[in-house]
Amino acid sequence: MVKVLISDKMSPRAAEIFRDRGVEVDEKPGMSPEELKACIGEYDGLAVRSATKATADIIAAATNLKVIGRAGIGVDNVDIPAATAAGICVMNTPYGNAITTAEHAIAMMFSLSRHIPAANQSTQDGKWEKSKFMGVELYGKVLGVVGCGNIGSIVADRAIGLKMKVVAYDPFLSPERAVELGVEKLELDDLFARADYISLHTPITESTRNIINAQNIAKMKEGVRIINCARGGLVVEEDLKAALESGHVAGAAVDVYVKEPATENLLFGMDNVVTTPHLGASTDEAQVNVAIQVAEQMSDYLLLGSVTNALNMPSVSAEEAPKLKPYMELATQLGSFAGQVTETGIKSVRIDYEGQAASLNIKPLTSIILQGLLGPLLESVNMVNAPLVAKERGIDVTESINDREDDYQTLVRLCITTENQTRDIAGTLFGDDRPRVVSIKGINMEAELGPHMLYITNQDKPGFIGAMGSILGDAEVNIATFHLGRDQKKGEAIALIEIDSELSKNTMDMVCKLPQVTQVKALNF
Ligand SMILES: NC(=O)c1ccc[n+]([C@@H]2O[C@H](COP(=O)([O-])OP(=O)(O)OC[C@H]3O[C@@H](n4cnc5c(N)ncnc54)[C@H](O)[C@@H]3O)[C@@H](O)[C@H]2O)c1
Ligand SMILES: O=C(O)[C@H](O)COP(=O)(O)O
Repeated sequence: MVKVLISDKMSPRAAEIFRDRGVEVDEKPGMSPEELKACIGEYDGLAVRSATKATADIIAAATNLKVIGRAGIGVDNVDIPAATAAGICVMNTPYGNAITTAEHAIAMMFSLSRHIPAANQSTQDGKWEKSKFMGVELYGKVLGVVGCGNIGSIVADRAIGLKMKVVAYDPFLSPERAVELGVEKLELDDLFARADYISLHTPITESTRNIINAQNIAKMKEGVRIINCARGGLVVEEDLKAALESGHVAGAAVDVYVKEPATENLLFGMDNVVTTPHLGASTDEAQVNVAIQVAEQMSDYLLLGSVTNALNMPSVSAEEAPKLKPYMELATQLGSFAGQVTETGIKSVRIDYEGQAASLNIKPLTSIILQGLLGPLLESVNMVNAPLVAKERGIDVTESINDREDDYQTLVRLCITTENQTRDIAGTLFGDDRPRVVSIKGINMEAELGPHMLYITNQDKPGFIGAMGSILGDAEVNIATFHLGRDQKKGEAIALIEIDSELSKNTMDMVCKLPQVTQVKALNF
């Protein structure tokens, strides 16, 4: 039975869904990294929020793990390159908490403008400090949204509703989308120069890390207010503190920190700072959304092979998965065939999808072909890491699609170029959805591949079939199927023979010594 670990506090809906789908689930929030490392080897799936750090060290111990599901958006707590190299699919739930987080950013903007946390404390302390908490209006102010994706665009929408003027910096925001959202698209420095409020909504990347630093703060308006409900590392906390002290920044609202959990932080205790403990996604609604979504996505992946919201592999929808299934088998067989017969370094791979195959989601099929191809050389290769492994080995992979039906309604052709030669193999699906190999090295045949196959290249001369039959018969090896093809009369021929058991070394030597034979390979599928 497939087994999943939920290692962070998550809505009970996640565990319910796993169980309903027949997935065994353990819930162990709050484990230390050592405890996680000790038990992770038992699990096929790991469901996390932001507290669990799925580091390279943890991933190295996760010998059975197939998927890490993030019930939320940010995956900076997951070492994606390490997961990819280990063949583990990483998925998140990109929309489930977006409204909630946008609402938190708006709430923080109000709190900051009206000193609500401090005023609340003072009032409950019996001080009635009415004049101390003079605020500012949001009406008519300029909000600069940095990162106008799912959350940033909801923040912009809400702010427009509050009659703010919204400007946005996002290199990937198209002018059409900016118009649709009702925001003015600006360059970053222009946004800094014009915004009264700046709200951050980018992921943490090389280009966004430390984006709020002393140099950029100097470009901002005197009295600007900054809201960060995205990621701690976007802000250089020391520089923000200095600007808050000098008054250049009038206030900051901070939900996320460079170091979390932030039980202490240099911004704590400042009058003009409002803080929350990474609460952006913490509403009943958002937590139910992301819990349901992550459990469904992970179960679908583990049980059906469909892939949604993966960050390191192509998506396969639940609708596509059954359609792709027979092609997956064909792709595995073609890749594995080519991998087993290829003896020298592969330089390039070309995959042609023809006829009906051209209309499919080909990315996962290409990944499976590469997995089959590289599998005989590398034990740990799978559908997730196969494209990366190929790239790391300098193998040039190209795909082509052509929806014209030729001899077959649907065809997948794999062409491998090694240091010595170019070899191709093509396969199709017949009405029964069973894969057939229909051509090898341009020689036509029609063969179903079984668990034990002999692939023989020989000269098309009399006596070969009889001699083969005698050798296998004497060795008491039953022949299940025997397929032949040749390029021309007396030319190069190929035999694909399915046998019911493997050949001993001795029998193999006898086959190799047949005068017509140029090459023999025992293949396993
Ligand atoms: N505080 C919380 O609890 C909480 C909750 C949810 C999400 N988040 C964080 O919010 C952030 C945004 O989430 P989202 O769902 O909107 O993501 P998203 O991918 O939909 O949007 C991110 C946007 O940032 C833009 N971007 C990328 N690089 C940029 C750059 N250099 N400058 C400006 N823009 C850039 C992208 O083009 C994209 O439009 C993520 O970091 C996520 O982890 C925090
Ligand atoms: O990226 C996210 O989705 C948020 O940071 C939420 O994090 P959390 O699940 O730990 O609340």
